[in-house]
Amino acid sequence: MASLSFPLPKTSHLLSGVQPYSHAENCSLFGRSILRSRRDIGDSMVANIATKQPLIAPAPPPPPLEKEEARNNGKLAAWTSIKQEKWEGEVVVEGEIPSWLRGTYLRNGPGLWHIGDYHFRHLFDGYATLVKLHFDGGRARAAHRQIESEAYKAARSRQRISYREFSEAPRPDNFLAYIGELASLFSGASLTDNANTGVVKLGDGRVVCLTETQKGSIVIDPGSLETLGKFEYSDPFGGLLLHSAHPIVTETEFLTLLPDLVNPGYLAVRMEPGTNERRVIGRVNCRGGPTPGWVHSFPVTEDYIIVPEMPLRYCLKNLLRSQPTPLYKFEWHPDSKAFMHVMCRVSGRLVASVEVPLYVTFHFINAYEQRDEDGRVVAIIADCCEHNADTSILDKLTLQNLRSSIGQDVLPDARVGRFTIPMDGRPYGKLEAALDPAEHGRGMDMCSINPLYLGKMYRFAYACGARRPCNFPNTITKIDLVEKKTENWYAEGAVPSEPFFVPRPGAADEDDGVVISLVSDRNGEGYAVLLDGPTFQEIARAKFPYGLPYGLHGCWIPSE
Ligand SMILES: CC(=O)/C=C/C=C(C)/C=C/C1=C(C)CCCC1(C)C
Ligand SMILES: CC(/C=C/C=O)=C\C=C\C=O
Ligand SMILES: [Fe+2]
Repeated sequence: MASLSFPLPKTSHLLSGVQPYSHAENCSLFGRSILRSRRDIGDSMVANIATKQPLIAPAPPPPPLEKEEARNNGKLAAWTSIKQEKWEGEVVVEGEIPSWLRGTYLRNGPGLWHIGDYHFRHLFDGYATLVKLHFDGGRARAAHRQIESEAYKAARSRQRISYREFSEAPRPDNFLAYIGELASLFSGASLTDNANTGVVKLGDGRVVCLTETQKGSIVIDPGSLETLGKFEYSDPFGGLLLHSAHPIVTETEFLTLLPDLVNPGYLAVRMEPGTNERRVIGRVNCRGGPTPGWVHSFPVTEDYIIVPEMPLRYCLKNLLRSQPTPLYKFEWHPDSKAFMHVMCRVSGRLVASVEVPLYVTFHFINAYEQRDEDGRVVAIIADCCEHNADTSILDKLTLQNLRSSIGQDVLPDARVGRFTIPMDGRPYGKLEAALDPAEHGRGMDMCSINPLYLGKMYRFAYACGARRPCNFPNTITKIDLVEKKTENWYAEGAVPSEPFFVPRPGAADEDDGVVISLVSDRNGEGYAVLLDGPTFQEIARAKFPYGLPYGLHGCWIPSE
């Protein structure tokens, strides 16, 4: 893989002033020409001298990217690691960026999937790469930078993984080390802080990158993208180790769910701007299963927090394994059933808890209250990207699959799953497709809405849909949940990331704004695409001078 050369020098005419960064210490991760080979490093770095056992799990069979390079002329940027620690420069804009769009779009994601010659297996394992686009006066400046988590720094200096990532774990050398690993797992010491999933701006202006481990909450400078340090929670809930990767963040609060793996349940907590202390709103005990369901995200309405209890549950046994299992750190428990709980945001009281059909989701889209003519709440509507209760999507996100099945129609079906949760004490809720899934090519995920409609009745969602055949969502799709229709942006072979909606200041209509998505192109290139909210036509493209690896979630920081 490292034989790919970094494209910057060829396109240096695109750069204004700021030159590509390279750093002797960091170079070891990026590029074989300057990479110390295993032989150079010496056996002591890669093997236990006494046992001659490798300290890291053996690399997966054959280096997948090299195979893929041959098939794809080495060009698709999406599943190819970023090649430099950081870069910053002006990007060439085609089309017109609206003059009202003033601010910074940040996107986080797992952009580096190898350490030396060791290749990660799963998309979610990669070390975090932050990408930034700053818009002002119709121009755009871009940057990217690796987040300096402890996990990444240790991997960089030791040339092997040292913390438990999503699917990978350092392999203990011997039985004693294994016992130590167990202890450090329970204390959280061995869990990763690789904050590769999302990035949020708190009400007090601090910008925090997140993953599902609480220790992986890292404060960054949105200007320089520099890692400022760990976000230290000053409350006692760190012992629960995990949290939702997607807190609900507004100008006035930060809400999240903490799964309790020991006494199966969830704590709903709230943190105010300017503090690091989360306070308990309430607790929900699980109704099924040995452990809580995976809670990657959750929705809220104006008055309620919706706590999902998915039958895809954390698995303590799998947490201890160093080799990936079919469902990684999770287990599918259809017999444990699926539930949706509704908690009052103010009192923390559980006001509804219903059994629902089995489901699998990473991402809730939005939720709102349905009222009768007297204003009483009769039901909660909660929408999500639902994978037809099929867990196979997790394994479809291995890098080997993503790299080797390009063009094949192997993306499992998904839909906009709409829960209806009755609020009158009835025990069952409904789950149905909110629109015909054929409208979005029977695949969809990575959603956003107009943030001003958070928790309120809404009409439009933006997501990546599917134009088949495909192995990964490949369209940017505007979903009209009232007309039950979609509009799509598509570029052959390109992989767009989460479409992020920025409302136009002062707008009256829900879709009045722009949608930003960073695209990893089949020609090895990367660009940001801007779509006009109402017409969904492309209005501008800002081209990076290098390919962008796929990324996950973003946020918007308006200019003062
Ligand atoms: C990127 C994404 O969508 C999900 C990332 C999830 C991660 C990194 C989860 C990590 C975990 C551990 C490091 C150990 C504990 C379990 C689990 C939450 C899966
Ligand atoms: C990339 C992804 C989930 C990311 C989590 O943050 C899901 C993709 C699903 C494909 O349909
Ligand atoms: Fe996510």
